[in-house]
Amino acid sequence: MEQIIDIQHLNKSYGTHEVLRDINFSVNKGEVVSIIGSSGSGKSTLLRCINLLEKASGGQIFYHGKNILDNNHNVADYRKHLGMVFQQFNLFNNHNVLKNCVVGQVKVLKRSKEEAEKMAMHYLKVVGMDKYINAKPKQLSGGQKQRVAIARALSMSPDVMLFDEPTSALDPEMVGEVLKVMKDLANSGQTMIIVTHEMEFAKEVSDRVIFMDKGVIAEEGGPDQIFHNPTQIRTREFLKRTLVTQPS
Ligand SMILES: Nc1ncnc2c1ncn2[C@@H]1O[C@H](COP(=O)(O)OP(=O)(O)OP(=O)(O)O)[C@@H](O)[C@H]1O
Repeated sequence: MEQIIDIQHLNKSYGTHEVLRDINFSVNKGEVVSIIGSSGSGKSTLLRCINLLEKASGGQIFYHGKNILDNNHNVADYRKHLGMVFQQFNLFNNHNVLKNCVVGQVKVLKRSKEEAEKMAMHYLKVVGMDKYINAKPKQLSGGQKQRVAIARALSMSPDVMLFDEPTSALDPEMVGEVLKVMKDLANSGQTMIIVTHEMEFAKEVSDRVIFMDKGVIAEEGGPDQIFHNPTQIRTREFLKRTLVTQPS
């Protein structure tokens, strides 16, 4: 199996506060890996270290076998291969939906406007937002904005998609439409790393689940292992608090 990302002994501290301690895991091509855990356990920080929005304090992140934390590594080139979806959408409010999905392709990937628009239209259709190309973000619901954000990230032809709690800022009735898009994406073979509080979703779509607790990986395994047979007391306690349906 082709390994895309391999994280070894990753640490992150803010001053004396150790937020991530000795994190080790890898992601293979086509895998969907969900990161779950209580608030403050370090999930978002881990994702932000992977896409270099935060600088790790120690350890290595290998991308296709090359350590991207090595000073000589081309950061911009690495970032091109990652698609990021944030809790707060981060759309350009002054641009319409189509332009939101086009600018990055033209600026970063140097695609022609025509090529970029074709790509954007394809993914806007995939997420069911092709009817809204002229709308500005403020005219859209949260769920619609997040679907545009997903289309924008996909338009960059990423190797890996990173999702940082993509449904946490949504009204409950809009969570489903975003999860559906993500589920279809997972089924299409897209490699994905997802930080989420949606336990039922994580259970359903993930090939592997990483349970974080106080900055360490407390448990890692297939969804059956994590959700149906959580061996560790803290995982069991966490799931009891967060799962609607209790694991058997
Ligand atoms: N920029 C920062 N400066 C200082 N401390 C930070 C910073 N960012 C995060 N932290 C701390 O790091 C810890 C982990 O935060 P992080 O946001 O990664 O947790 P999380 O598991 O994603 O939580 P949540 O589920 O609430 O989003 C927390 O104690 C947080 O206060």
